[in-house]
Amino acid sequence: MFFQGNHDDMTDSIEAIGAGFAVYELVPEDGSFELVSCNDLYEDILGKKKDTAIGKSLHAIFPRYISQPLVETFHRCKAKQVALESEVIIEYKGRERHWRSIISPILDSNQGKLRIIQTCVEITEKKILERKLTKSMKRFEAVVQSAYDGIITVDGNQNIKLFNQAAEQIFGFTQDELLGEPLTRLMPQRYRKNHGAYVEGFKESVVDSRSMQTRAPVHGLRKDGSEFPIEVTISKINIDNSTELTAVIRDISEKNRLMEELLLASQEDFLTGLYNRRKLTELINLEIKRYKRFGRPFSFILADIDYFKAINDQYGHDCGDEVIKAFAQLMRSSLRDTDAIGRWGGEEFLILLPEAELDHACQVAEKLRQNSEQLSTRYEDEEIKFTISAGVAEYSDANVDRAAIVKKVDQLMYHAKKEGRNRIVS
Ligand SMILES: Nc1nc2c(ncn2[C@@H]2O[C@H](COP(=O)(O)OP(=O)(O)OP(=O)(O)O)[C@@H](O)[C@H]2O)c(=O)[nH]1
Repeated sequence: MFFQGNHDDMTDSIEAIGAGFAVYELVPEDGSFELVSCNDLYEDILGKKKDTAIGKSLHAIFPRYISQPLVETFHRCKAKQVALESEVIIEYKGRERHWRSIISPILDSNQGKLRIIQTCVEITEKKILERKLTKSMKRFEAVVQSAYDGIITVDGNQNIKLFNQAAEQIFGFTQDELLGEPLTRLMPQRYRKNHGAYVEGFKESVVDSRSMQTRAPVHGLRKDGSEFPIEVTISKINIDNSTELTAVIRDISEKNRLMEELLLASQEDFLTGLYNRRKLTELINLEIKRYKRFGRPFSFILADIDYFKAINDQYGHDCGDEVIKAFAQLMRSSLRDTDAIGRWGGEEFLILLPEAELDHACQVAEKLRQNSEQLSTRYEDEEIKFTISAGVAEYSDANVDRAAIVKKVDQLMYHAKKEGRNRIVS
């Protein structure tokens, strides 16, 4: 409760208050409010010396855009006899200053005059910070919402509190369906049991962010119940003594599909669709390992088209390609599914015959030679005939390495060439 006094009585006490302080008095004749008294800090609000304002009405002291709402609030305060709080924004030479204004009616027992006491605290800095915060919040939201990756934040109880648009697309849930729900809803059943322990481990760890698929592939669970491979990076921040976790999630189904395609492509010879040299090398290594373990010999055939350069020279390179493809097809149809056929070089083909001894491999090579001799390839109006020469070798000595056995079969093939071509040498 405040008691009325004159300006001098109040000056000492109100100067000590760390806020702008003023007393206004209602002028009953015209309903205006006149400044009776104020402290020095109130001069900041007035924007002028208090002596020039005391005795003047709100409309005379402030521009209309400030005085009008103030007069209205003062009247409300008077009518309701309660304290009212409002924000006053005043522009001083192009710079906005913000004040929190609290007005209270003064109970008047003496002269029937109605007075209003106003306390003002400057909140400009707070406002600037608030605006900066709002701006950075908006920026943060825009980044989160427009991100290509799914972003999900969970609180200390592992309940979802942020679920961006990309996450909606990835998982097929809307944000509204998931806010407040446990994160485990987005995980296949098998991960759920260990999830708590994983999270606790991460909270305790010294790192603030980590990728989750360092040990094993990770999968997400869509709303329709389907699983899909994901890449996940999680990070943590401590807010109010609780650890919030944020996961950045990328759907890698498409990436995995492309990788499989690439892998397949890198095993295949572009022209013939047979295995390429890299894949053949891998398969030979595997067979050598098998031999070392189970002792089962296997064999190789290295077949080369005879006088192939002449075919190219006479009919052109495209024709040569057709002959290569025709021979590839012939091998496919002449050999077992378990045999591995690949292009070792230009017109050189290597056939790996698992569990085949030399005799059997020689029979296969001979059949191939005869079939090649029988084959005629049609190119434009020409019938192209060709023969092959081949070396055949068996792998049955664990001390021989891959390079040595390949060299051996290569030498045998050259013997076949030297001895007149269109023949098999073992
Ligand atoms: N059309 C075509 N030609 C190829 C391809 N790869 C290699 N060649 C050619 O095959 C020819 C091989 O020639 P040579 O190594 O002299 O062997 P060759 O003419 O078959 O003679 P011999 O092997 O001794 O019977 C070269 O002219 C290469 O340019 C290919 O993918 N397509």
